Amino acid sequence: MRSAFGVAEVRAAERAAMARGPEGALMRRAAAALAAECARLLGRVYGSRVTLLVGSGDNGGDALYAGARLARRGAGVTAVLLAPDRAHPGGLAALRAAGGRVVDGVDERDGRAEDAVAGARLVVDGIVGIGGRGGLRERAAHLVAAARTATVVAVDLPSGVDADTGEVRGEAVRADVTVTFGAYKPGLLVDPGRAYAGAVRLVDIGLDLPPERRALEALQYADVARLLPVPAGESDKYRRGVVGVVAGSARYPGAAVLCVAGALHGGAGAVRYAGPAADAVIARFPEALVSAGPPSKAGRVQAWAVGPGLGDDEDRLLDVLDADVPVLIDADGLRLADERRVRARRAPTLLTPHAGEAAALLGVDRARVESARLAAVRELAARYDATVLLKGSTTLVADAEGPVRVNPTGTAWLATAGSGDVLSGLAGSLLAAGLAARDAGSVAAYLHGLAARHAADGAPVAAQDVAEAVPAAWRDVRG
Ligand SMILES: NC(=O)C1=CN([C@@H]2O[C@H](COP(=O)(O)OP(=O)(O)OC[C@H]3O[C@@H](n4cnc5c(N)ncnc54)[C@H](OP(=O)(O)O)[C@@H]3O)[C@@H](O)[C@H]2O)[C@@H](O)CC1
Ligand SMILES: Nc1ncnc2c1ncn2[C@@H]1O[C@H](COP(=O)(O)OP(=O)(O)O)[C@@H](O)[C@H]1O
Ligand SMILES: [K+]
Repeated sequence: MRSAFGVAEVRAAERAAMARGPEGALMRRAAAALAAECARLLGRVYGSRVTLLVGSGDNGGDALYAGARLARRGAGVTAVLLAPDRAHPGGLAALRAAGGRVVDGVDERDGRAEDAVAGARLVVDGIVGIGGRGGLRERAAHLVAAARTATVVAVDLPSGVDADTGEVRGEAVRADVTVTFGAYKPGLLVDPGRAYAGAVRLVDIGLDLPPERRALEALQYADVARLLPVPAGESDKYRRGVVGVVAGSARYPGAAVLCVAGALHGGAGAVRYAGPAADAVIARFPEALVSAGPPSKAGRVQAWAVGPGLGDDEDRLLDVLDADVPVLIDADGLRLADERRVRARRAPTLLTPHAGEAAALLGVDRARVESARLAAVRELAARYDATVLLKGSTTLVADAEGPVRVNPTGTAWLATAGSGDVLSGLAGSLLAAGLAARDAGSVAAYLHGLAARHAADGAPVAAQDVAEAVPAAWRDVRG
């Protein structure tokens, strides 16, 4: 499991580590690792031009000490100070002693700061780290824009990205690589921040972060492998779980087919379909058990997936919500489901909105959800007292409390009509196989993302291709 920690936890761990170790040890370790990453990116350090953008805090201190190390190895290092009278004194002295040059970044008269950035092969963003508030200030944004061809390395996190949430209010640094210290910060794993961070390298600087204090977690292969429902010798189709699918309508039979396609690959032993697209489902999947009547008359299931392409069929939704088994609600089902009705359920409920649906449920606009995904998913989970999977560029899964899960496997190829229907079936199937709502949602998102990568392999995919590649994703994880 990969964990990310909020700023308050990192600060507390920093204080504890500082009390244990010698003065300045943490910054020395951070700067050494930063310099090593810069050297790796440069290839040849001697003679290369490196420019440091240096703010008023310790983030700038890291950049200055790393710059001193590179200068000692023969790089031409220039520090551009964005707060000249507040730059880290020790770091500044170290850089000067190593032969580095220092330029006033606030002085706009001679263009020296712009030239230093434009002429660099590597630009180090030490403007702000976890102490930053809001987007880049005007002068910093202007200088960052001057780095057109350089490789950009962010210190701890890209300046302008909110460390706790991944929100970007205004301008932010777009890094090729981020060297982060002690722990991942949520803002490095959640969009939009994640997209600004580039490749993230975590450096151990000796912070002790208790796992139970994590704000965010991402499943890795081994975690998913442990959660996958694999049949044992004594299994039969009923013991493996039966998933019921309530999706599609006369107008949207395809949603039913895609949802069943996902459900057939999620580990349940059988898939029941109940609704008006029964003919379309059986024509494509003879293994599905279909009926055209109400869900409650379709036979026993261990979990329901309801909503894709459902239209306005509120009766079928209510029928499913009455069942005392886990229920996944997606798409049209989300629009029709009453908040109090969901809160009153005793069995687990998993809601799977995309940003537009989440925005409608919260009564805000879509851009707001996309810019503050963590806040949105947490708020929905609390309001509905349910597990919520928020789809999109970084899919998040939240319970009413506890750390939020972020899916690491997503790919933009998934942005294709109907792929969400496949995800619903897949997650419903995992629910029926006995996974907790949080695990079912996050394992489904993980497999779905991997499946899309298999299916796409550099070319556009259709939702059906994603469903067909789910077995390859299972094999990846289990292998
Ligand atoms: N934690 C650890 O274990 C370790 C931490 N380490 C490092 O320390 C970093 C944290 O350092 P920090 O606390 O000094 O804060 P930091 O991010 O440098 O800047 C704060 C200053 O910036 C300013 N400012 C605010 N917003 C701004 C904006 N938008 N644009 C411009 N300026 C803005 C604000 O001053 P203001 O101008 O508002 O008065 C404030 O004083 C951390 O990220 C890591 O790199 C490592 O050395 C090793 C171990
Ligand atoms: N930019 C993106 N990056 C990664 N995954 C994405 C992106 N855009 C959409 N997705 C994924 O694609 C799927 C789309 O689902 P949804 O929006 O419900 O579409 P539909 O209703 O057409 O099936 C979700 O799993 C979502 O997480
Ligand atoms: K930074």
